[in-house]
Amino acid sequence: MDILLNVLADKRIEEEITISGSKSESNRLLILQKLFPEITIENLSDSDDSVHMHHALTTEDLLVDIGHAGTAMRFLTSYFAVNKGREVFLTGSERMQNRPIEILVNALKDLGADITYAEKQGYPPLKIKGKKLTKDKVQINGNVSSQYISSLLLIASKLDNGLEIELTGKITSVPYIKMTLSLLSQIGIESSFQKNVIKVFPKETVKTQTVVVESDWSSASYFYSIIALADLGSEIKLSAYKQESLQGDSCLADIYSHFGVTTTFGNDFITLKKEKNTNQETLVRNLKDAPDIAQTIAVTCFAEGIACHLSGLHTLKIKETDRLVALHDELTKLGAKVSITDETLEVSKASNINSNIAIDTYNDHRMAMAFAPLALKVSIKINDAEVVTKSYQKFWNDMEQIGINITHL
Ligand SMILES: O=C(O)C1=C[C@@H](OP(=O)(O)O)[C@@H](O)[C@H](O)C1
Ligand SMILES: C=C(OP(=O)(O)O)C(=O)O
Repeated sequence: MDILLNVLADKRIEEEITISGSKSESNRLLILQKLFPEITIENLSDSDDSVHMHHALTTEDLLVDIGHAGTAMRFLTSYFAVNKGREVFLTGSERMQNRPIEILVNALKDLGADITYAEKQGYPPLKIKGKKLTKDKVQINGNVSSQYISSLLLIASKLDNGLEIELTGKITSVPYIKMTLSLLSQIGIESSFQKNVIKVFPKETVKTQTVVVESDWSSASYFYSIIALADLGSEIKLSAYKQESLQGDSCLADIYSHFGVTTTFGNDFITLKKEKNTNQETLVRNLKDAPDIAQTIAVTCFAEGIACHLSGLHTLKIKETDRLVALHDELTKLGAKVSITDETLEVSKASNINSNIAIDTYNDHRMAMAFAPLALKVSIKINDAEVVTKSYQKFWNDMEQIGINITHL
């Protein structure tokens, strides 16, 4: 589905949008609920990734295909490794078969797991024979993906002695590790995280309880971008959010103050308002704690005619696509001057945006969503726009609701 986006009326926006639950929190809680059936989940994400996770946890088939869902692939690897007596063939999309998993598989094998590569060494698909793991200490590199660590943490309390994990290297995407530990704590599982050592204590059962998922902050980033590009006075109310978030992407509130966007916290919502013009200084930011909002921020800067220097982006190369290359290529088509390394992205100050450019999305939901706000400045085409459902089912409906006109090509 290729679409053309433009804004016909004025660019002053006043809307209310409800966003589905965080996919990161949801996919952790789905695993935890399987291990601890005492848990009930509210405001679960309706994303494709959470649907894949739910299906994988309920099917009895040998073949489990999780599509493009990184969290599902990584979290399920540990889950099935300890699911005694069960055998699975765990696979995903073509891209997933090129997203590395060896660091996690090696850690699980060190703990005694029975996992083999069905095709390419170090990558899915995996053949997993579930068994009881008896060791309780493991070392793992923390510099490639925090999902490997969260994966171990989620099953840790079900091992007889719990688990001690020693992290080596510089730890990346730390807020996601903290999110996992906070959710464990919330349901009653004890842990500690000191220097580079995480300990999770064993737990057989937890109290009967309901856990409410906060809405997805990464999804909120596209509205931050829209308000940054909209006329002064524009505002959007987004539900359901809270000030004390488990999601690292809530740093958006701080980052978007550079674009004159204020965030006001209500009872279970936030209001974003364009109160000032964008600060013309270069936006300089290390995003190692919030990699998923890099694309949104780069596009906002370009659209607002300011330069940006983003660093801490080494994990972007192994996400749904190589996001550094994808950003470089698509922003360049729009007239931007972009330079990338393996962990940085610089966009120069621009005075013109080419219109009617077709943005390629490379099976990456965030490519489609990050470029959509540009419609407030120029007509723009988005190729394969349906990719958004990986994390945000009703994204295009919500775009129409705030006044973006969509034509199917
Ligand atoms: O644990 C999680 O829910 C996630 C961790 C991050 O991945 P990395 O740790 O691989 O950077 C993030 O990019 C991904 O969208 C979700
Ligand atoms: C990187 C992402 O997801 P995952 O790694 O879980 O596929 C994302 O949602 O931006």
